[in-house]
Amino acid sequence: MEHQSPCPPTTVRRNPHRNARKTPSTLPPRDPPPSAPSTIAPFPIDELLHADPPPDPPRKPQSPSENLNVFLRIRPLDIVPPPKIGKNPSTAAVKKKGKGMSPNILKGRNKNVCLVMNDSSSVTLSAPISALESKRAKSEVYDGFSHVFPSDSIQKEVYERVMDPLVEGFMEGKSALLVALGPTGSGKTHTMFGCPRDPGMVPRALQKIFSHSNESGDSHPSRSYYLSMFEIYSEWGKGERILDLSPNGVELSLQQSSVKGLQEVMVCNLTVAESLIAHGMLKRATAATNANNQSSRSQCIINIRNDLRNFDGKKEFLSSGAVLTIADLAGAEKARKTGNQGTRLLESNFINNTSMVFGHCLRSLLEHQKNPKKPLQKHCKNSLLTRYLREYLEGKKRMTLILTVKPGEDDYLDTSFLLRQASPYMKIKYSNLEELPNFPSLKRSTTHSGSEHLKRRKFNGSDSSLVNAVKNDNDEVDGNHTSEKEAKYEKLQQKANASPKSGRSAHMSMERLEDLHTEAQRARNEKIMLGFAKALWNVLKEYKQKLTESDKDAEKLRDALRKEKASVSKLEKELEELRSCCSCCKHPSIDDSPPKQEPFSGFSATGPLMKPSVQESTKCVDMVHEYNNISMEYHSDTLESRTSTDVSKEWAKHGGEGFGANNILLDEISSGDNVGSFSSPMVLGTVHTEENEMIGQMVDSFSNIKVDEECKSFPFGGECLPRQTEVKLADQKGENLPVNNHRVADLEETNIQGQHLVSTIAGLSGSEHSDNIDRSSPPTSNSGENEKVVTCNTQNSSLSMDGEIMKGNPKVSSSISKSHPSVVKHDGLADECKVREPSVKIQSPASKPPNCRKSRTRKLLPASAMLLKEFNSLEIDAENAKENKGKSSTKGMERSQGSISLLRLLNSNVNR
Ligand SMILES: Nc1ncnc2c1ncn2[C@@H]1O[C@H](COP(=O)(O)OP(=O)(O)OP(=O)(O)O)[C@@H](O)[C@H]1O
Repeated sequence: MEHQSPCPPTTVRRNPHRNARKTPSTLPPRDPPPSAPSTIAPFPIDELLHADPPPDPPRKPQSPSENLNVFLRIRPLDIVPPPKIGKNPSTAAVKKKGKGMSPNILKGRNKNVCLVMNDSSSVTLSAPISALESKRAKSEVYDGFSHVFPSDSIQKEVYERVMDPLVEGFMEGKSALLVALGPTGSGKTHTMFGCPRDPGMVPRALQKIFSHSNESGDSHPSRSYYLSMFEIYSEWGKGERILDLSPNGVELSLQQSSVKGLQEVMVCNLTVAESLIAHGMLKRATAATNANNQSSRSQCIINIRNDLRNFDGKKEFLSSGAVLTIADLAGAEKARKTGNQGTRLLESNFINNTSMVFGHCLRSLLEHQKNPKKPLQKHCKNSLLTRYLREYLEGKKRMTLILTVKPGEDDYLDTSFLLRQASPYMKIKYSNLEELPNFPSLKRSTTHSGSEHLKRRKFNGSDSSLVNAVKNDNDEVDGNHTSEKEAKYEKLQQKANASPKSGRSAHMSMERLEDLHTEAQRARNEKIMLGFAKALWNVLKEYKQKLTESDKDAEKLRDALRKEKASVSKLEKELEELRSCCSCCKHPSIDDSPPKQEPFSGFSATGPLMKPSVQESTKCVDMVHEYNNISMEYHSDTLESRTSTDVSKEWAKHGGEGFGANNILLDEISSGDNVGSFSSPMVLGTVHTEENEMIGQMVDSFSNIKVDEECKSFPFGGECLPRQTEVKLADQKGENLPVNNHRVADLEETNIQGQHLVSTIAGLSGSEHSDNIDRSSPPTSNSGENEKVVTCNTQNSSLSMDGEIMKGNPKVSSSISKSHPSVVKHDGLADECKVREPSVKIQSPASKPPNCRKSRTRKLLPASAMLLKEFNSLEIDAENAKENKGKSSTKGMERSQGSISLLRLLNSNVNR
């Protein structure tokens, strides 16, 4: 026997150390009785090492409300240490010590263990001397494990105690989770997967599952299993990642508590399942460290899902949708011990962090169960592993822990840390989970849609998990009612726990819980809908405001439109009034509408005669000119001094039969050559019927005159077309001159002068433009060319018609061409003459006949007025004149009287 150094005084550390616990007074029968805590005695290492393992205690039935199962497995010490990776002194020392030593020697060297199994549920951890700060011995007893597997335990034993119950439950439809937890190199992977010669939990579970299927024969032909496998790792410390370890697996992401896109491979037999597991293990990230030559660098999770595809409708298969999850976590490690650097060190940080978060979740659950008023901390969100295992870590589903430790002195700190951390977990309780096989949600369906599956898993827990679920919902809904509902749930839970575990009472309790859960869901939905309604209300308010603004704008536009309409109507009314006024007055400058073509009814017809168009009048004048074919030539100097009698005589001398005042009147109109030159309605409109008859007689006399020049239209009716006047500018030699606006204006002036000249010819005096007018050329007809040229020489006061040109004087030629013949019917005339459509042509591109006509209209208007004045001023009939002075109050009457006087004068001349 090797020499043993004297052990320091031993202090039994109670487990858990916070709560004083009675030191185990008795050890298993085969174990040597522990020494008293206060006694100083040599540590029975040899006895412990060589002692037979304690007999298995009677297998306790899985109580529905039992605590979390925490198993402890002690790894054998006689393991060849891994090769040296770094220059870690401890590793080098191990290598040095172990070099060339046989396993026995190693075993003997590792007699200095720190962990001794007291019984099947407790161990004693003794601090080695090197780890003691003082020379006082320090021992801690950890009790309460579901089972402690000694170092020489075999896989089968572990499986039967740990895994087999879970598999059976899984086959019955209960989901389960087994998590291996422990420091690096403690045997987690060995326990879970084992080796071909000594398979671990996973292979054995698969064997059990498929052997069960084979044994059951055709009883469950529709049962099928799906296997999925993935790992959570961290590469270069850049966060956590998920990799699908199934063939063709890719990187995945975690959504809520499910891995999105995780491949589930349906396994039909054990061989396929084992090959998948082997493939996944090869794919899993491992690396050699000083602590483990094949250290796992990721958290590996295996899911075996039991799916029942067919349902016969008679028998309920509670195993439907159950998932058996096996998690092999990477062991916490210390850099000092592993010698990790770089990537390995980053991996160590990730591994240690995940282990820490995992422990925090379980601790929070424990504290929450101890004090329900203490909220459940949401540590699960701090790592992918805990997020994925959230339901388990929140106590909603049963889980099982298997702790693996190394008993050597060198592993004291790791072992101590794990036991300190995990031993309290044994107090986590799962209440009444197993009493809910008839839970309605589990019975309802055997298909596995995602939501139903989650729902089923949610209710497939204990009362506490349900209560927690409802509490969480309530916390999210309304914090004010949380405490109240929590109290309800607590009461209900206490009642359920206190009540006999009969199926009926449990069922009733669950119904009440479900009602409460439904109520909470309803409240949550109401809150969501309330928020949605508020948002919708705000949006509608905004729309309403915009709509109101739009209505206001529209109203403004309507008002503006109304105003515009009113103004338009007002303007129209004014325009109508003006039109009516114009129609009453028949002012030629306003009424430019084309003349109504009324059948000629003779001068006796009052209607057409009363309202002839000025154009018609003008044309009529031209036509009368042509009828008479009169060519006149007068000198202005002689015209001034002539009286009416002289004019008559002169007119008679020229043989102007039928040429009288009427002709002068018409000539006045024609000289204007347009509408504005003579206000015929004003003059003729007031002519008495007798006068019209007289005029008719005059025209009858005119009808005897041979028409040698085409007329344009008859002034008082008949068919006529707009006359076109062709204006030619010619020099004294008769050559055409360029015409511009100024020339045209001159022409207009010339026309005015010609107008007055003609008026003077008729024996009227007072023409302001008659001065210096030389009518040297007698009027001649030019019927052959259908053109009448009126030549006016303003400079020498000479005017000639029909192309007579005074030498040395510039002249203006106005030619009226009738290019479109038309037939004019004269009711009062015997002749029927062919006329061409009058056309006005300015023989210059710069000339603009329409504008010229308009301007001429305005310029000729004073001439006509003057002519009327002259008419009225004639004292042909003294009596009439006296009467006019006394009676006439209107210009129309004066004009009428003047016209009568003129006509009488003309008539008298004719009679002569
Ligand atoms: N009970 C055991 N019996 C025999 N060998 C064991 C036992 N437990 C562990 N080993 C051996 O110890 C070594 C390390 O074990 P394992 O790889 O399982 O440790 P681990 O806890 O998984 O380490 P890590 O956390 O680094 O992955 C392996 O070679 C394994 O074969």
